[in-house]
Amino acid sequence: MSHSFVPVSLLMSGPMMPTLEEPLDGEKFPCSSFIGRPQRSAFDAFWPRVSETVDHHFIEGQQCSSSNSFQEVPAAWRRQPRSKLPADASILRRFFSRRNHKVVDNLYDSHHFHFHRYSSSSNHVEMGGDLAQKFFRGLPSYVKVVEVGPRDGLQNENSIVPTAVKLKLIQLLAASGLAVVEATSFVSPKWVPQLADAKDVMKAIQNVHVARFPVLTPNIKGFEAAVAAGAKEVAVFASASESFSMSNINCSIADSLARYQDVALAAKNLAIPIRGYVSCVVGCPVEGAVPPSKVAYVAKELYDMGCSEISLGDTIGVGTPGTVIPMLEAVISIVPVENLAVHFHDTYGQSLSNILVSLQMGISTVDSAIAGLGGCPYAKGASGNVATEDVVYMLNGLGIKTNVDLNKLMLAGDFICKHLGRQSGSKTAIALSRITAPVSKL
Ligand SMILES: CC(C)(COP(=O)([O-])OP(=O)([O-])OC[C@H]1O[C@@H](n2cnc3c(N)ncnc32)[C@H](O)[C@@H]1OP(=O)([O-])[O-])[C@@H](O)C(=O)NCCC(=O)NCCSC(=O)C[C@@](C)(O)CC(=O)[O-]
Repeated sequence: MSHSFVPVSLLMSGPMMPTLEEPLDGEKFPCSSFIGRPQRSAFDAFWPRVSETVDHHFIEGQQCSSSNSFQEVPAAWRRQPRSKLPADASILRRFFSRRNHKVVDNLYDSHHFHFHRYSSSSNHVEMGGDLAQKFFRGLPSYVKVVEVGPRDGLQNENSIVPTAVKLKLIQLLAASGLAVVEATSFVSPKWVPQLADAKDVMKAIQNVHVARFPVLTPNIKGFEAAVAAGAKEVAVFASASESFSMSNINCSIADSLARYQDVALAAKNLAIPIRGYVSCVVGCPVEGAVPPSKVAYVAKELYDMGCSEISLGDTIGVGTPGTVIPMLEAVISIVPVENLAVHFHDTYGQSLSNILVSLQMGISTVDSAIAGLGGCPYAKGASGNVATEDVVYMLNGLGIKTNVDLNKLMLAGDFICKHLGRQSGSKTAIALSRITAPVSKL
């Protein structure tokens, strides 16, 4: 299959890209093909039906480049005998100076990895050296991890998870120290039957105060039902792609923003905090690459109507730092960075690198799902959310506080994977379950 790598700068500067001053309307979107909705199944409800052409067109990367420009990269990182360490190793040695210097050699000897216990956690101060300091200076000291597994994860399951299992999962997640666990959605049960028990879930966690439990509300009807069931925080979800908006919530971006105005006003009157999602911030399964200016526009609209946090979702997980950085730059230029969160799906295994660059750009709220739950049945090849265990492991390694106990998180992941009868989607969970060292020491 031939892959054409189109520079993102070209994708972003084409004649179809609207300016920020130019309000978006359907006609201005590139290929804003309307997705018909007749006779949709439950899954069709929130993921567009992707035609054969579209599958190959986007998910397999024919249309969109993952990088700004494509170059053959020298294979400095291939495993090599120590005598052939590239000169760059000295830079790495400085990077991981003092107590971590062994890590550099070990990078070139994967066998070491299996036989030597090592610590994932470090301390910025101890990792001295100018280069290391330069890197770590921009990182936040605390990251709020927003767990979306019970909602974003379970909404994609083929089978309907019993309410009691959801409640146990939520309880285990909250017990791990997660401050925010998105519990469910007050959406149409015809669209998302997996979450039709939203009311029962909310009622059952009424008196749990160790975490906050926001819920998704697509309209005022959902908002009222959520509040009646005891929700104290809600989230609305818009899209930066017209096609995805139609497919997901059956209305245009403009109409969705108008609906969310009503929800935001009602929330304000009740002093209920409201989060806003923007989906397809890098790519859409139908439209392909999504220009950063569109993402910035929708994010700003949500912020202006009162959303205190805007979560930027790479819904189908096609982003790389090459596309995520320009998108974040556009959004950060008009929405305060402290009000932003990132939400990555791990389809191409890029989530952690995308999170890392997001942190470097000043973001300190990260969404993730236990065991990497989630997925996209109608976008071939798309996979779940970045796994919470993997995120916490990386943040521990960077010396960034989360207040999440990885040991306890593992229990939650283990519990839901056993129930679903499959292996965890978290590499960290798989690795840790194979070693005998206590997780707390890692
Ligand atoms: C938005 C609607 C409701 C419009 O659905 P619609 O069919 O266009 O709406 P409608 O107003 O014509 O109503 C149709 C029926 O739904 C009912 N209805 C209407 N609203 C509600 C409600 N709130 N709760 C319960 N029922 C509701 C309404 O009463 C009516 O019932 P009927 O008269 O036929 O018996 C529908 O499209 C929907 O529920 N969509 C939800 C889609 C969804 O949940 N998608 C997944 C979440 S988004 C996501 O995962 C992305 C994210 C956030 O994770 C970030 C990322 O990864 O990028």
